[in-house]
Order: sequence, then C-alpha cells, then structure tokens
Amino acid sequence: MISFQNASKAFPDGTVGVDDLSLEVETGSLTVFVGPSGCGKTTSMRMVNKMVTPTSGRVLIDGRDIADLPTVPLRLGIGYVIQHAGLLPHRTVLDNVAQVLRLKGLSRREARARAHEAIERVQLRPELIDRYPSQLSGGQQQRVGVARALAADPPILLMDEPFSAVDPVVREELQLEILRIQREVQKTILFVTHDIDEALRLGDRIAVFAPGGEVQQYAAPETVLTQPANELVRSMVGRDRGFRALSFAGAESVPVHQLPGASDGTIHVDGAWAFTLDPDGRPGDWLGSDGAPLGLGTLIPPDGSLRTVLDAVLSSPAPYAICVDAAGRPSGIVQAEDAYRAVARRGSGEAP
Ligand SMILES: Nc1ncnc2c1ncn2[C@@H]1O[C@H](COP(=O)(O)OP(=O)(O)OP(=O)(O)O)[C@@H](O)[C@H]1O
Repeated sequence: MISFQNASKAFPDGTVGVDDLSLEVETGSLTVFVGPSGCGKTTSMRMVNKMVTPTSGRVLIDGRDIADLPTVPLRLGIGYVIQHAGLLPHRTVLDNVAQVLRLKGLSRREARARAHEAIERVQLRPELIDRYPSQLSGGQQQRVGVARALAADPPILLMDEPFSAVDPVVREELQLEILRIQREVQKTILFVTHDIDEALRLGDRIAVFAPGGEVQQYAAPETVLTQPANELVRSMVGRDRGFRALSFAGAESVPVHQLPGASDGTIHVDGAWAFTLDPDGRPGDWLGSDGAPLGLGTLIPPDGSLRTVLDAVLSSPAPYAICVDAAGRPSGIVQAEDAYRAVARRGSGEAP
C-alpha cells in the first residue's frame, strides 16, 4: 500500500504544487490522479519514487517511510511509464526493455529472455523487437514503455499521462490493454491523466485534483459520477454523467430471452423481426419486412453493463438487441422496452 500522509510540496519560487495530500493506494489496485493541467498530479506521483521530496508530510510504502529507503533499490521496485515512452533512441526495443534487468544484475542472456516475456505480455509484434524507437508508431512505443516498466516485475507501477500522445483509437486499445495486463499481474498502479473519461474507465478509485494541488474527492468512479463531492468535480465529470454512470450498473434486471434455432442462416425472433448469421455463426444483419438488410447495431457482450445494453437497443434497427457469448455468437435477445424500463427504474431509485 502507498500512503500519502499530509504530503505537501512548495517549490522554492513559492508555487504550491501539492497541498496536504492524504490518501491511500491499496495494494493491487489501480488508482488514477485526474485533474486539469498544473494541479499537482505529477508532483504527487513523483513523491513515490523520490523524484520529488515533500516539503512537509511523508509517503509510506507498506508502512515504511520512503525517506528512510535508499533511492536506487526503491526505484528498481517501481516501474515508471511516461508520455512518449522515454525510450533510449539508440537502443533496440529489446535492449530498451532488457536495460532495467541488466541494472538489476541479470546476465545479458537472462535479461533478454525476460525482456522477450515482457514484450509478449504487452502484445507487441515480435518482429518489432530489433527496431529502434523512431521506427515504431506512438502506440507501439507506449507498449514498449509498458513492457520496460513491467520487465523487472516491480510491485508498483507509476504511469504519467502514458497514453496522451496517441490518437483516440490507439489510446482506447492501450487502455483496454492495461486493464487486461492488470488483471494478470495485479500491480499497485498509480496513473496520472487529465482525461476524466480515461480516469473513469481505468480507475478502481480516482482522486480528483484541483488547481492549488488539493484533492477534491477520492472515491470509486461510480461514486464520483453519481455523487460528485462539489461543484468543481461536478463540472469535471460533465453533463452526461448520469448516462456514463450506467457503465457501472449491472444489467441483471434486464430479462434475456432464449432465441429460437436458425433456419437457412436466419434467426426469426418474432413474426416481424429476423436477423441473419454470418458463416461463423455470428450475427450478420437485421432484415426489413421486405428482406432487405438493415445493419446490426452494437451487441451485448457477456457481463455487459446497463450502458452497453442501452447502447445496443438504441443502435439496433429492431426493437431488440442481441446478446453474444465470448465467441461472438448469439446467446439471447433483449427487448428494447425492458432495457428502457430498467434504466427508468434506476433513475427513479426503485429497486430493480
Ligand atoms: N520544479 C518546479 N518549480 C516550480 N514550480 C513547479 C515545479 N514543478 C512543478 N511546478 C508547479 O507545480 C504545480 C503542479 O505541477 P504538476 O506538474 O504536478 O501538475 P500536473 O497536475 O501534473 O500538470 P500537468 O498535467 O500539466 O503535468 C504547477 O503549478 C507547476 O507549475
């Protein structure tokens, strides 16, 4: 666990970077520091690896004040990922990742073997390992940055705006990737971003910072969305927070009906509505009354949230949305009316 205890940082020019920060980051959790530029997120994060020394207060890791820990071994136990990845330009991908293992005293051969494993974990294409960073896309460079941070298997990972320099599509891929990796490795991750959507998507808990370096709220994303602590947090999470909060609501209250079997590659849901299956047995198109394909809309994955269900019914050309299994094949059907009712019940605070 990382504990900030009344940690403050005033710079010599009088700027207060962080003001009396007290919070705990649970072991194995992903905590996001979010807030506008200049509100002290990076300064707070850098206290953890001693790149910044608090002017008052302290930071503890597993109960030990880091002021008492020697800097080099401390940093070897903390992976650090920054914007633009910060890779060494004249080293190949493999050597960039292996470098931290060499610092830990591993032989060249062992370091390279472990680096290979880390590169595999972030799903970077193996043929890229002999390239230099400038020969990679921004997204690929960030994957290497994550691999390098994970290579030595540190218990703590600090990630400072790691995905802000890549385009939105790649950014979303990297976000999903970090969630997948976190499920596998269960590190204690501190993640800094100014993007509230990224924070809500990734965080087990999020700390909302305000200019002046003061934390306004430290809570689970759903709580930040549904019960913002004050006007500042409310304005940050935006006007569609009610809709976004549906991401955290389970869809158990929406009945899922069984589908009839397919005939001629088509499933007839009722007398009026049918959809086709592609050759792999996945949903193809809804069919109009004249048999013309109408497209599909989004599908409801296993364990989809109420937001996924609502999105699926809103985007479907039919008054239904299709549930699919992990292989993408139809597993049931939801009626749009039922989804709307579930949302209405939630909005009115009624029990499901
Ligand atoms: N070395 C320094 N000397 C003086 N002021 C500093 C120094 N480093 C940071 N600051 C100031 O401290 C405040 C917090 O900076 P910090 O970088 O932690 O903010 P941030 O929330 O991470 O913002 P950004 O997302 O822009 O990096 C800012 O006002 C910044 O100008």
